[in-house]
Amino acid sequence: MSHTPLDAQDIGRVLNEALPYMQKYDDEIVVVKYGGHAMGDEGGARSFARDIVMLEQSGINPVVVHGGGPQIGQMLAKLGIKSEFVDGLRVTDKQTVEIVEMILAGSINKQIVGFINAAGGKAIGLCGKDGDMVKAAKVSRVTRDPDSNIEKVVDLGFVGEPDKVDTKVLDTVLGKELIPVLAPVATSADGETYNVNADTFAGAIAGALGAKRLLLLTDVPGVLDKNKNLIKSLSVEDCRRLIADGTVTGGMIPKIETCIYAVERGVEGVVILDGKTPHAVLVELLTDGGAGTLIHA
Ligand SMILES: Nc1ncnc2c1ncn2[C@@H]1O[C@H](COP(=O)(O)OP(=O)(O)O)[C@@H](O)[C@H]1O
Ligand SMILES: CC(=O)N[C@@H](CCC(=O)OP(=O)(O)O)C(=O)O
Repeated sequence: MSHTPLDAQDIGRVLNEALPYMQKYDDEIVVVKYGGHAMGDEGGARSFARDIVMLEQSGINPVVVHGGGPQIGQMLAKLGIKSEFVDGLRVTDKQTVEIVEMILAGSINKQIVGFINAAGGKAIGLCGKDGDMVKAAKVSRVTRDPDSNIEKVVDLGFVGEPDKVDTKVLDTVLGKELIPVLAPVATSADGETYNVNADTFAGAIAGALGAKRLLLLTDVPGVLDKNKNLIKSLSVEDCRRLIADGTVTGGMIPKIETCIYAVERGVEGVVILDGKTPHAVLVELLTDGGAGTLIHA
């Protein structure tokens, strides 16, 4: 990546600008959800990892929750397994959940751990199963046939949502210079493996840990209105309206539901932003130049 040289005074000003933010977030937990669409190429993922190490170095306790929807899709396509989504959730049969676990808790999780370690951090890769961190409850969805208007319950298979979060393993790790990297796979009460949407997982973790901030990194600038303009700030009531009137669809639905959940559980603010913008996390947390959509109480 080429950089335009910066004036020394500008560099000094930017570093100086970070001080009040470092003080604001000192010792606080910030959950960063790194979406599969935000991951992009290896350079982008390494740059993200370095930003996370920088947060840890500046006194913040970052917790990374990652997705990997597109990467799961690619592997399923390679294997000739069809996949469909209902309201942004992947219908997950037994065969699919095995691939989901392999890609999320296996390759993607370990890649992010490796990049954080290469940037000088100490990452610890876990999923919801470890330390019985997240217990999942099975999810089903009601859909309405547009022609007949008849409602039907759709069985999504092994799709879960966090029912209980036990933060014991995270409490052991946080504050000790270790950076947890979490894959959104969990077990149900009877020990089955469940696929959890990464936004929903991140919201549950942020709520249970009492995080100060939750950042959802995706591939769009934030929440867009019907004219595709960025909405800079949303209250919980605005969020409900955007889902009800159809402004928000597909993968943005679990994101917005997560924002509502997290804010109602005391997370001060959730930001949906474009994770492909270089250093999106640092700019959002440590400078005056916040980007994306802020969802607040
Ligand atoms: N109102 C909206 N504003 C922005 N994006 C929206 C909106 N409604 C639907 N979307 C879709 O949601 C997508 C983001 O969700 P998703 O693809 O699941 O991302 P990720 O992999 O980062 O979790 C966007 O790329 C866009 O296609
Ligand atoms: C139930 C469900 O839909 N699970 C998601 C989990 C990964 C995810 O959420 O990844 P992104 O953040 O990249 O979208 C899936 O199977 O794609």
